[in-house]
Amino acid sequence: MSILHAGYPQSPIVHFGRHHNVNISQLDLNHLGQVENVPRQVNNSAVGSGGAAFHHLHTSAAPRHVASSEFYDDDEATSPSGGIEICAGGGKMMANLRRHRQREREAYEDDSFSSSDESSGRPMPRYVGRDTDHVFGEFEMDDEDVEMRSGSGRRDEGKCIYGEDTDEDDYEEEESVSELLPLGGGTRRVPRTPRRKNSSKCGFFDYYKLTDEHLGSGAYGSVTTCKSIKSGQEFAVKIVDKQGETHSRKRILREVNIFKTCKGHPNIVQLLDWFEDDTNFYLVMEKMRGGPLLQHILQRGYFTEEEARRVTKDIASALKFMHDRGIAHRDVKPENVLCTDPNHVSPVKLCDLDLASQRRPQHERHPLSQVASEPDLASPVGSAEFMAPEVVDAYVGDALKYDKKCDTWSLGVILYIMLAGYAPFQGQCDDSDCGWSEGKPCEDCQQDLFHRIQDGYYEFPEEEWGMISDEAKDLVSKLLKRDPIDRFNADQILAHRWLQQSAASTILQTPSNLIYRKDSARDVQQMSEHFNMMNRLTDARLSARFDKMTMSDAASDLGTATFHGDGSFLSMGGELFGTFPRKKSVGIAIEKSRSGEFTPPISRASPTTPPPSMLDLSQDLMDSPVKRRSADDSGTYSLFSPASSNGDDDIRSPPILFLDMPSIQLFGADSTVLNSVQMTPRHTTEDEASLNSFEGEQENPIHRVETQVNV
Ligand SMILES: Nc1ncnc2c1ncn2[C@@H]1O[C@H](COP(=O)(O)OP(=O)(O)OP(=O)(O)O)[C@@H](O)[C@H]1O
Repeated sequence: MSILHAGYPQSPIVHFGRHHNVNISQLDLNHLGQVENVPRQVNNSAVGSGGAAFHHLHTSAAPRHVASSEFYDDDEATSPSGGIEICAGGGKMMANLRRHRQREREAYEDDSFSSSDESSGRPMPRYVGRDTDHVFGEFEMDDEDVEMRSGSGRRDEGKCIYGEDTDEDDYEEEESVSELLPLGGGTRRVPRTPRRKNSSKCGFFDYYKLTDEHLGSGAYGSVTTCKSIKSGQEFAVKIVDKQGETHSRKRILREVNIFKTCKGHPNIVQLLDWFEDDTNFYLVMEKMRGGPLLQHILQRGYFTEEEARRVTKDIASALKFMHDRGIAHRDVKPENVLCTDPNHVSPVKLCDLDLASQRRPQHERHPLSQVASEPDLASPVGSAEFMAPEVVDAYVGDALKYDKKCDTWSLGVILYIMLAGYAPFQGQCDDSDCGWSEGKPCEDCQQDLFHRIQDGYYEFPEEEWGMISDEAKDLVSKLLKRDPIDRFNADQILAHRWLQQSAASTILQTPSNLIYRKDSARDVQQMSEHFNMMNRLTDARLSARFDKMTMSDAASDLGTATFHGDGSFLSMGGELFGTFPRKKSVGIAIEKSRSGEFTPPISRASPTTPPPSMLDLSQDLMDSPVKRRSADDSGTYSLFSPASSNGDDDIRSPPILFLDMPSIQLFGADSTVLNSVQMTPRHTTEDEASLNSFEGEQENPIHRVETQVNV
């Protein structure tokens, strides 16, 4: 047996607790997650005496705004574990938040999660609720960044009146939150019961107006110029449509969090503000007026080795900064390198931190973190052309984790392209009309590309490289090392002799090659964009289904999820999601996973890779009681489900998926069904003990399903 097939339909739904939505009309970046770290003495009094749930603050860097969070949920209930009780006025909600975060920290620190209740052998999930608080919890507050707007409940522009519809009866005096929020001492009045209301009244449009200058778009949203209403200053705003399939609060929060960590670095685009309303997220950033790197080079039509050196130094400096903080960017590519000035290629800054991953120290890592909360560096993400060999390895099931050096590989690819005008590794199939170079998907080209990356073979053709200094070529070769151990890290790059002093002012052929070569990096750029887009859409669509579906939905919508034994394709609900780049890859991944050698990656890089849900699924199967059972191990097993992860499409709790599978089919290498495991959920109960262990939190009950497994 080499592969698993999981079927979803025709089982009763297991209710995973109430879902919680948090509506944050505005969140100040410095405000996020600072709630536990802010000193009492910060002088502020922005909240009106009426007890409004809004606060003002700003920093010297940019307009800062009120952060308000108003809870509502579909079931008229709110849950501290379900959301972000950051700025809603304090008191009870903040206390809930603290309790929740404390629980969450404990859950992360407690290794017992997956190891289970020893007496029963049952998995005992300790992580419940959403990951957003955890994300917020990463923030640190700089006191000097916090400056109060004055006024009693009114925004200084006078447009937004905080607490205008507050009702005294709805509030109660609570503990001081001055220790929690940088918003003034004294007692806050907080909503006794969070109410549904439109929280967009102090939204993005109260502070900015959009212009019609479109700056770019990605898989998640479009980036447009906006202007501060107050100062007229221009910024870039990434608008992510919440209605779209790509919406994920968790991802946005993670990106915001990484931005925050990278605050102040001159070569990383700075996030200045962010908002959420009923329809969109708004990430307000400094505007990079010089545009994406290759576009800039193309438009100028002129590029020198010295300029390439400066750009390289800027990127390396950004990477060093991130890597030193345990963050890998994971999507370093020319479109994510933006030029500050329209007239000069450097300085450049890295943008698009939404794939960045911050690795926790080992002792803080939770066993489920890879599947349930934050992505790990073992999750291959990024654009195909810029993937390091070890990423490709992980992608096709051949290798273990990769680390931050995937970024320095990508920098090597960018450097190569900057110097030559084409990419070092290119995929090519026999069909010249396959459309790959125009950005269309081509399985064979992609396979070829992956093979080339894995082989690590590239050349310095004399025509373009003859004029380039040996030092520059040497740095390229130090970066395009197949083995990450041999590859330069950011420190080594910065210390390399090519970066230590001015390079030659040799005029490079890069602009003309970018324009004229059929397989140019320009095409590569389009192609990688396409793949990224496709894959993220696929991810989001799948994940959204998992998040929102009921079992009856699953029966009608999901149909069958299929892993074919030869790794040739998988599908859900009759939709083809792509082919694996290599035969047997999934089978290999699962086999290695069984033996503990390999964790199936969460893959987001290409439509030709299993969507993460599916790979998580395989992980789930590996972790499930069933996998540890041999064919004659029919019996009843108890599975526990943590609460649903409504809205956060990166959270996938194995038992949920597992419970949703009434049958598992085991495939042979030729895709024939070897065996079929029937799983029949017998009944669902709330597990009181588990509930109690979560301090009586009622909104996210743990469910237990006793499942009959017949093999
Ligand atoms: N601060 C900025 N200033 C100017 N242009 C920007 C800025 N941020 C992003 N852009 C432009 O918008 C494009 C898309 O932005 P970004 O990569 O952040 O979006 P995304 O949806 O996360 O994209 P991806 O699909 O690559 O993840 C960028 O490639 C760039 O051209």
